[in-house]
Amino acid sequence: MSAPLRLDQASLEHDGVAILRNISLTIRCGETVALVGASGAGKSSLLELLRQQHSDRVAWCPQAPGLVPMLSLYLNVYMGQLHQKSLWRNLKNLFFPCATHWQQVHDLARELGLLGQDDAQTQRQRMLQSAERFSGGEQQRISIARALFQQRPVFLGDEPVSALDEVQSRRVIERIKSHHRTSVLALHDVELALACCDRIVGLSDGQVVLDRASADLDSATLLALYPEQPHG
Ligand SMILES: Nc1ncnc2c1ncn2[C@@H]1O[C@H](COP(=O)(O)OP(=O)(O)OP(=O)(O)O)[C@@H](O)[C@H]1O
Repeated sequence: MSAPLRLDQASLEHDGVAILRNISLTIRCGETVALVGASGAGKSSLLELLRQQHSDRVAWCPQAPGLVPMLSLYLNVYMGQLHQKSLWRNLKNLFFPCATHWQQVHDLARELGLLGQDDAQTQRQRMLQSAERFSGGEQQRISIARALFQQRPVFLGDEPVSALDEVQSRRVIERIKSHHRTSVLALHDVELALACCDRIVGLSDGQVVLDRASADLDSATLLALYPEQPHG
């Protein structure tokens, strides 16, 4: 991607209610940007705006994996390119996987730790295993593989590693960065955001209230975006 992703005084509303107001934001090529802020602050909505305005340039990884439970790992990842292929190619691929796509999906699945260190036959079985038989964290990684398989310039992830432990989260974000020079990731873990992203955009009540390089921030500053909730 050479052109930046830009939002210029953009707003979003649902059912007549303003969710985001007058957002101006530029995502430059080569940046990994974290969106942080309390639940309901508007992180998913900001990603939605970026998707709406730049739909042909973004690979999308939603908050809920959205897999088809009875379909295999392979087919769930292949779906990332469904819209780029003819109906005939897609139908054929259901029963006779294309060797090139199979290898591409296999490589992504291996990179994301979905195939383990097993022999080729066991790895093949994992590729053909239905999505519902994978753990929650594995299903989230299948969803990431599907977004990577879209092969679009910018990766947009809505809490893409929320079901993973800290070590795995860092590894997976590094894998995302190795495929995409430019990413925007909604993250609820501020330490992870500081460690893995160059720039942090903080949201509160549908507005951008912070936009700085990670190197100039600390976790205490970011945690101030998360007001204490009253108990009971
Ligand atoms: N489809 C919708 N219809 C009505 N209101 C919505 C819709 N989607 C989001 N909202 C509202 O917009 C606000 C921002 O929601 P959003 O999902 O963007 O927040 P978020 O920061 O991503 O939260 P979380 O961390 O919990 O995912 C919330 O008040 C939410 O209730």
